[in-house]
Amino acid sequence: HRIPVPPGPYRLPIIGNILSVPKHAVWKTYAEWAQMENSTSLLILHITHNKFFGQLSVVINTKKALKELYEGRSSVYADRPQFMTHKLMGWDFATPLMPYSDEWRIQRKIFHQTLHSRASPVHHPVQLEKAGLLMKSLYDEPHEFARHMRRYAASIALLIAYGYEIEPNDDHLIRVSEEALFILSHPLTAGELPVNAIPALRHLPQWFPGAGFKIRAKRCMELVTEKQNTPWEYVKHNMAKGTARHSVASSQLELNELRAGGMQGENNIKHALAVFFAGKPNLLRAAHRVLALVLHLVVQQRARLELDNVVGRGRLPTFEDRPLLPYVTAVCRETLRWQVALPLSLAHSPTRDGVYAGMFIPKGDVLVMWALSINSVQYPDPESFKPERFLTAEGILNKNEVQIASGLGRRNCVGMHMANATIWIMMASLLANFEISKVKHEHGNEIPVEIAYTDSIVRFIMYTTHSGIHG
Ligand code: HEM
Repeated sequence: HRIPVPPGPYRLPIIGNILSVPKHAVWKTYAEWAQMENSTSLLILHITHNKFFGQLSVVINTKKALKELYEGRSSVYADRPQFMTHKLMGWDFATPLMPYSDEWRIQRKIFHQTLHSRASPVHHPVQLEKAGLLMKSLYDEPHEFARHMRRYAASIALLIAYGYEIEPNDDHLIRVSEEALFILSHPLTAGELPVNAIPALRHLPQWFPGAGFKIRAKRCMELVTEKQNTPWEYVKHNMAKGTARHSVASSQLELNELRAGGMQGENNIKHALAVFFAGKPNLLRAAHRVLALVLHLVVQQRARLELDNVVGRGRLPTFEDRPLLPYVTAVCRETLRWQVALPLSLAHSPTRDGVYAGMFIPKGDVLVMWALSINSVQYPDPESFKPERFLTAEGILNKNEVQIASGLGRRNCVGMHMANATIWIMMASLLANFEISKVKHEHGNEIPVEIAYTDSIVRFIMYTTHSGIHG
């Protein structure tokens, strides 16, 4: 009782300080609060404290604190808070949302075996091939850039995970997967919060006032099941026929047979792969990167100059060029930071009471997150798009690898090497081939690009219909 909890806005009885938490771009407000309270010494904010109206949330606001808690005390901070809504939506199998458990360890190992830093270059040929196809599609249909970008990321994930080639036009699986992630990452409504506090409320009929979330949850469950089963059955069917392409699924299934892992082993592979494909294409969604480019012509020019010097005009960039293209890599890092896909990352939950910097952090359903990508101490003038942040004065890449975008400690992102390579080759190819500019009216005036983001945990870009980008 004598140790203070982290400071935060004034808390009312019962509802805590939920009224101070804005409906939109909540991470921006967290970052502002931290600055008001002097973020260099103050590290954590206590946001709400009532399970009914939102959990107790602690926001880590410096990289030092993040490292000390997530890496230094990694065994305490490796758990995730559990929500009944995830279960009802069918997402509770997913590695990123699982409790810190034996099942999580098995799934994490499956990811690690195929995606760790030395294993990840095995996938470069697929990434290179798909980047080449993307360039061709953009050349043929530049106005369809958003669709082509989305297909690019999904085609890589599906080919690597299942040896599955997506349909030439609109692939049903991509739509299923995107909708399932959209529902999951949408903010909880007032009706949904109580079911996390009192799980028995899940038995209420869906017509009951406040129980409407059950309709959304049921729809999500159907999508998640389809997303898991369809590509899985495709691999199993092709393996039985002896026509399966080499993929993570086929090699893991072979390993499972050798180890006599049985159905349980198969289920673990199936679940891990569903995450591989599920959310990740969305995180990779390249529309963020195009947005950055269209709004920053000077960045495009500088990158093109570097590419012209290193790659020339006669071929497409390859991964061998990567060490010689630091500015292009800096552009990729800045796109990860500037419009971060998971601004508050995924929540962690401490398994033990603890004290940090003289402040008490209780164990249990506490959400520990961070809002660091727009922290002005770490990234001065955070709203500006400046790839130079990641370069030394000599133009060499500095050591800041935007770890904040992928997390630290035992629950950090296992797909980051693959994600970085997918983004890098797309960005280098795009910059080498295209000048990306705004579409013009018939009278020659540029049409402004109006873009909004959803306020979900994973941010989705929404384009207005009259916007356009011309390649
Ligand atoms: C730009 C792309 C990506 C970003 C920004 C990103 C970001 C993140 C973040 C912030 C976390 C949570 C870290 C934490 O809790 O400390 C995470 C976890 C995870 N990511 Fe990624 N990710 C990306 C791509 C991928 C890809 C391509 C894959 C797989 C193919 C992947 C697989 C995972 C998994 C399995 C976890 C859960 C780890 C765990 O809970 O043990 N990610 N990612």
